[in-house]
Amino acid sequence: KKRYALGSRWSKTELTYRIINRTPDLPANEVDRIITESIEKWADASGLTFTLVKSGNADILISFAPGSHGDDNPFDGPGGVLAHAYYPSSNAIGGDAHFDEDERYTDASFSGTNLEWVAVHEFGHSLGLGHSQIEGAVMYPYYTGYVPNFQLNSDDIAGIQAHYGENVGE
Ligand SMILES: CC(C)C[C@H](CC(=O)NO)C(=O)N[C@H]1Cc2cn(c3ccccc23)CCCCCCNC1=O
Ligand SMILES: [Ca+2]
Ligand SMILES: [Zn+2]
Repeated sequence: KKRYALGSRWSKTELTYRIINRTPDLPANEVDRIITESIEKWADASGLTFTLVKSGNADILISFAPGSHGDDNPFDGPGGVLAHAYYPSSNAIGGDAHFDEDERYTDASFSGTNLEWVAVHEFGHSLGLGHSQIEGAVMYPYYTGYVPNFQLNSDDIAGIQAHYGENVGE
């Protein structure tokens, strides 16, 4: 099956992200922890570093909204499309991740929509990864449900390293 796909890439390895608003489905500190842990999964597999910023501009702007939400891709209500994100680019929306607020986001639960899985998938796009046809890959285009202690698939890791190299550590 076709492995990872590549879109555009950032021309820098130090990226910033900002949480614009949070789903009310989970406590705010949980949302923040999940988002940070999700983005750090990509950092662990590559040489990328991420800094959370509380205000102003950032490379990756993260927001939750239902239906029409200011871009050309309105969400579709509960179910269906869960979220989308934009490949790196110099324009404002590049790298941004939008989550459909009509989903019921959960953590460590087999019910609802696992926020961590969706977030890791969307941040893959924010970093320039397309979809993979490998079922176990987080970049697979279909949400297959909560996976306890899930880790990036080797295909996801190969994809991010094709763009940014390995995590050479300190
Ligand atoms: C991978 C995920 C985190 C992000 C992707 C979108 C995406 O690639 N964002 O970057 C997603 O939402 N995929 C849909 C694809 C999809 C499945 N169905 C659909 C019915 C209508 C519209 C889309 C779908 C059948 C019914 C199940 C609906 C609930 C689950 N939805 C999905 O799996
Ligand atoms: Ca939806
Ligand atoms: Zn996707």
